[in-house]
Amino acid sequence: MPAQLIDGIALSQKLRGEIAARAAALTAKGKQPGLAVILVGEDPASQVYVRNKVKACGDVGFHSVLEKYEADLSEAALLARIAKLNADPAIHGILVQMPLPKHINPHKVIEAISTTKDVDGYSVLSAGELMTGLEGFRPCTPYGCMKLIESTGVDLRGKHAVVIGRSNTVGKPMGLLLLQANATVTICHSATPDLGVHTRQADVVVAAVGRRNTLTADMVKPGAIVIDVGMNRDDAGKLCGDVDFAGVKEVASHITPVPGGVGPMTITMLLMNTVEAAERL
Ligand SMILES: NC(=O)C1=CN([C@@H]2O[C@H](COP(=O)(O)OP(=O)(O)OC[C@H]3O[C@@H](n4cnc5c(N)ncnc54)[C@H](OP(=O)(O)O)[C@@H]3O)[C@@H](O)[C@H]2O)C=CC1
Ligand SMILES: Nc1nc(=O)c2c([nH]1)NC[C@@H]1CN(c3ccc(C(=O)N[C@@H](CCC(=O)O)C(=O)O)cc3)C=[N+]21
Ligand SMILES: [Mg+2]
Repeated sequence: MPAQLIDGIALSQKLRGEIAARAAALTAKGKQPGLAVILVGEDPASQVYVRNKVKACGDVGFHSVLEKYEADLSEAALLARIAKLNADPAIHGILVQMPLPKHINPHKVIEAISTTKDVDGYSVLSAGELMTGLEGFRPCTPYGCMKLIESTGVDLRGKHAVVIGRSNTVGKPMGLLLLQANATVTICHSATPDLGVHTRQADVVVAAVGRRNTLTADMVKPGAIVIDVGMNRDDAGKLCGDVDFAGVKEVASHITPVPGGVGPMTITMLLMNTVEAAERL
C-alpha cells in the first residue's frame, strides 16, 4: 500500500488559523505582532522564500517589514540596521535571510539580534536552550518537521530516528528535538560510508542534505516515516527534495512531498515563534 501523504499545506493552514487568532488578541491589546525580514543580495531562491514569508505575515494579521539591500552592503551597516530593529517596539521578530554575502560574518549578524527577537532560533543562546531542554525559540525547519511527524499520530518514544545532515540550522537541532521526544537518534553526514546501513534501521528518516535522490526505496524500512527537507532542482528545473519520492512512497507509511511539505511548515513555525515573541514582550 502506498504511503500516506503528510500535507504541509493543510497542517500549515490549521496552525496559521490558531496563530491568526493569537495575533488578533494581541492586536486588540495594541500589540500587533511584527516581523522584520532582511535580505542582502539578489539570490533568486532567497527572493522567493522572503516573499513567501512576508505574504504569510499578512495572511495571519502580522505587521511586517521587508528590507532589501545590495550585495555590497557593509557588515557595519547591516549591524546598524539590526540595532535599530532591536529597539523598535513594533518589531517582535527579526530574520536575516541566509546565506549572506561572503564579506559578512553570519555569526556576528546572528548574535547582534536581540535574543528576545531571535525567531529563527539561530543564536548561540537559542541553540543552548534547545540543547539544555530550556524554553526558547526552536529553529523553524526542524520544529516544523516535528509538527509534521506529530501529525501522523505515531509516538516517537523508543523509535529509531535517522537524520541525514548535520548543519547548525537543520540537521543538528533536528537530532536534538527527536532526542527530546525520546527517539533513539542517529545523525549521518558526508563522512558516513554507507547511509543505507543506518536508514534501513530507521522508523523515521529526516533527509536534509541538498542533493536529490539521496534517499531511495532500497534504503527505507517498510512502514517508515520519511520527512524530506531538501530543496533541489531536477534536470527539468522542477523543484524536488532529497528523497526519490516516486520510489520511496511505495515503501514508507507516511511521506512529505516537495513542494508542499517542510517548506510551508518552516514559514508557519516562523510565524509561531513571532507570535510567541510578541506575547512574551
Ligand atoms: N524546506 C525548508 O524549509 C528548508 C530547506 N532546506 C534545504 O535542506 C537542504 C539542507 O540544508 P542545510 O542543512 O542548510 O544544508 P548544508 O549544506 O548546510 O548541510 C548539508 C548536510 O548534508 C551533509 N551531506 C552532504 N552530502 C552528503 C552525502 N552524500 N551523504 C550524507 N550527507 C551528506 C553535509 O555533511 P557535512 O556536514 O559532512 O558537510 C551537511 O551536514 C538543502 O537542500 C536546503 O536547501 C534548508 C532549510 C530550510
Ligand atoms: N535566516 C534564515 N531563515 C530561514 O528559515 C531560511 C534561511 N535563512 N535561508 C534559506 C532557508 C530555506 N528556507 C525555506 C523557506 C521556505 C521554503 C518554501 O516555502 N518552500 C516551498 C516552495 C517554494 C518554491 O516554490 O520555491 C515548498 O517547499 O512548498 C523553502 C525553504 C528557509 N530558510
Ligand atoms: Mg517542502
